[in-house]
Amino acid sequence: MAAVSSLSLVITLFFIVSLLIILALIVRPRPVKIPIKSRHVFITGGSSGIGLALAHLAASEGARVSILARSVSKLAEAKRSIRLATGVEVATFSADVRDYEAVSRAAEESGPVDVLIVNQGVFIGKELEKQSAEEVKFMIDVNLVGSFNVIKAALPSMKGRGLPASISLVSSQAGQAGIYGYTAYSASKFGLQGLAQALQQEVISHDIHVSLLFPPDTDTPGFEEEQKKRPELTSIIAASSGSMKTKEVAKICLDGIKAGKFTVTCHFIGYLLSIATSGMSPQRSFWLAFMEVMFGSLVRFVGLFFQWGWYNTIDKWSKQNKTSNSKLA
Ligand SMILES: NC(=O)C1=CN([C@@H]2O[C@H](COP(=O)(O)OP(=O)(O)OC[C@H]3O[C@@H](n4cnc5c(N)ncnc54)[C@H](OP(=O)(O)O)[C@@H]3O)[C@@H](O)[C@H]2O)C=CC1
Ligand SMILES: CCCCCCCCCCCCCCCC(=O)[C@@H](N)CO
Repeated sequence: MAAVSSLSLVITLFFIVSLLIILALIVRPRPVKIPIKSRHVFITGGSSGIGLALAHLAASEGARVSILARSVSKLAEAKRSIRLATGVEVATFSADVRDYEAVSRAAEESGPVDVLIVNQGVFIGKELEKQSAEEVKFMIDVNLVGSFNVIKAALPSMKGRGLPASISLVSSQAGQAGIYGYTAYSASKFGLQGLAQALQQEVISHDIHVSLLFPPDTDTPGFEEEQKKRPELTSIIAASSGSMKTKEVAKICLDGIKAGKFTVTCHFIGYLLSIATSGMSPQRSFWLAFMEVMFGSLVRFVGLFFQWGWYNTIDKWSKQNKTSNSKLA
């Protein structure tokens, strides 16, 4: 009996070690580190929220920082706050990411970019039926098409920088799972996944490394505005992964970028969600690849429980609303 169980232990260990070795040999692209100090970090949407916190951090770590957004006054205020906190003068560029010419001019003026953080984003949570066609187009244009514009404008300057360069995109957990009230927002963020996966293959030979960042609800000025208006069901479902502080999210994002991770998650639920949605995304870490291979189906099982909870809530809500509507009638 003892011989059988020690044999099965040896076989299991052999299996695990072989799998780890195979994964360490095959994971691509290979692991990379992205240095930040003394390099040019260009952040879109750098005048508020997560982008502003990223700009503060990058400046305090000795990077040359440029930020781009539309409002000149918010840019000036951001510049002032970063100067006060770190002593660093950041360069500011006022442009709308929907305007390719304007973004190109800004990229050219700012000089060659080492770390591009595409972070601008707009979000108006609403059921599609209540959402105007303009609002849908607005979110797709700023979040998705705008990201193309920014990347196309900066990319030529990012090649041959001597050290590894990075293109990082701030998505959202709503870019990994479709969430009630976020048809257009989720679509714009899911689009970034395709953009990032394809782009990584195109730029790897130029030593440029793509990161996709997936924050949960984060207490930014943009989020405060959003929260006043978004459907209650959106808030309830989003609460499945809690909310985080802007500084905390920015720190995790910058660390993920420096570590050259393709997928950057912010906490444990986010980590589970990344396993559940790993699909065909590149994976540089043999250890994370191991977790995906070993626990993929178990995490899918857990994900189905989340869906069960969400649909139960939606069901309850629609029943409640039907009764209150019929009372009104
Ligand atoms: N806060 C949250 O809960 C979460 C946010 N995210 C994502 O993180 C990113 C940052 O969000 P957050 O910090 O909350 O947002 P904020 O609303 O606080 O800041 C948004 C920034 O983007 C800029 N911006 C907006 N539209 C444009 C545009 N058309 N052209 C150029 N710049 C623009 C804004 O400046 P200006 O208006 O002056 O142009 C501002 O600097 C977004 O991509 C968002 O989708 C992801 C998950 C959760
Ligand atoms: C095993 C699987 C675990 C699954 C858990 C899934 C939890 C998903 C919650 C999604 C939250 C969406 C937050 C959107 C934040 C955002 O982008 C807006 N605030 C706009 O700024």
